[in-house]
Amino acid sequence: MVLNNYPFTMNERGHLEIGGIDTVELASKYGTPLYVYDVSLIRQRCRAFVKTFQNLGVKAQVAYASKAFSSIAILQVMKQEGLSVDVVSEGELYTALQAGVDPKKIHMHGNNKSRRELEMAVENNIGCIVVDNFYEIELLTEVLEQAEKKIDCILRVTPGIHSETHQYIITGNEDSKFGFDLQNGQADQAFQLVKDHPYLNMKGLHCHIGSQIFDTEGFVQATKILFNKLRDWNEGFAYAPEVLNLGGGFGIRYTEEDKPLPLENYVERLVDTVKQESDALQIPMPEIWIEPGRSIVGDAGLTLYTIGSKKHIPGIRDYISVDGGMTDNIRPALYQAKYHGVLANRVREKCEEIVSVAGKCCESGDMLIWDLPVPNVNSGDILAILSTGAYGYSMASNYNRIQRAAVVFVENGEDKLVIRRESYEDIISHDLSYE
Ligand SMILES: Cc1ncc(COP(=O)(O)O)c(C=O)c1O
Ligand SMILES: N[C@@H](CCCC[NH3+])C(=O)O
Repeated sequence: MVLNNYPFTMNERGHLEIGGIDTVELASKYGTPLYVYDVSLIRQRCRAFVKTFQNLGVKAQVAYASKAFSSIAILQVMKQEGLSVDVVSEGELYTALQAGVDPKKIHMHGNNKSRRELEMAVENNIGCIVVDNFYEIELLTEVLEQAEKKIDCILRVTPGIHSETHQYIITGNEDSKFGFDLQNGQADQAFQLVKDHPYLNMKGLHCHIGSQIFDTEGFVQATKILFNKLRDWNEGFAYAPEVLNLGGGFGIRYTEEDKPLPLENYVERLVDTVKQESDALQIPMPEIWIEPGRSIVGDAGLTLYTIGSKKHIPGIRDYISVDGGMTDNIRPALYQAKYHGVLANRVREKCEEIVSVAGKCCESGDMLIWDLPVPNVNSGDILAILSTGAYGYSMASNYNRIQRAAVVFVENGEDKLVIRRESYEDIISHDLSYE
């Protein structure tokens, strides 16, 4: 049986399955909390993007936004699928290089790249720097002059789009810490600096309007706004970009209320718009780059927890507590993000009560789900929270000195541990004595 609208199934024992593997068995084999990913679904998502560009005959790069979930194993999957990788820090760059990603297929982001980060990017000859601000241009040119190397740059600009999403995950509006403003002259100034510098190749423009976006209109608007600026630069300097990077942000289903579009739709609209706009400007169609993170790994992952204590407050609510929480999924506390959950060991049973799912941290805000319908829940039941594949592990913390959970991949009927659970030795491994 397929679980309504989610890419998971139920087996004859009434247990939740992911990629054909019984989640209750995974919980007992690896312990909980446990992140589990269906790798074949991740591959399908990668291919949906890549194939659509190919079918439309458009030159493109699909760069996985590794901030969504960075680890050696996942980046090896991206490499196998022919994706590029977007990194935003030395740590993400290091992980991508260690995973064997071709440096030419790495793009580096960041609103405060350090000299060391830029040096590492230049030393490793990565494919492209997404230039974010004037300070960075100064640092980068110093690093390049010293190394006597040239690098491809794309300028990150803010198109002034107000996307319909949580305030903390909007990134494309004017009042943003990211990128150069297109309206106030800063983007023009940055363009001149990059275009005129012998070690910088002004390869194109980048924008990212926000995250968890469910329609294509914002992307179309943003693209048109970029082309307005490109018109000025084309008329003034005969400039035509080699690349337009239109970011990520494609929405996924967390709860039944979310209505994600097929990924192909975003690509088709983007390609259409870029084609029309470049024809109108009479420039060759640039390559289109995109940077999906969540839409590649988000709904392919779930988290398994063991239910512990229960608290009934007459006339108010029932709480159940799990053995993880904001340490493995900060999104509900940070963005009031909503999730759906099911009892993995009792999927077939009718829901008879409404409970709120609390994490185990010493924090009232450590709640994972409010008002979740479940069967009569018992301590020891396994709760699966769905669509936790993006920004779960990558935003995990050791608050309350809780160990980071393990990560398991399933594919072709097999499960494999790809990140081991932290030990208490790991947790104190950086502590030094003061005796
Ligand atoms: C510049 C940039 N690119 C790509 C992404 C990936 O976004 P998402 O995971 O929503 O696809 C983000 C995060 O929002 C971002 O800031
Ligand atoms: N971490 C965010 C999205 C990333 C925003 C990056 N610009 C989330 O969980 O939704």
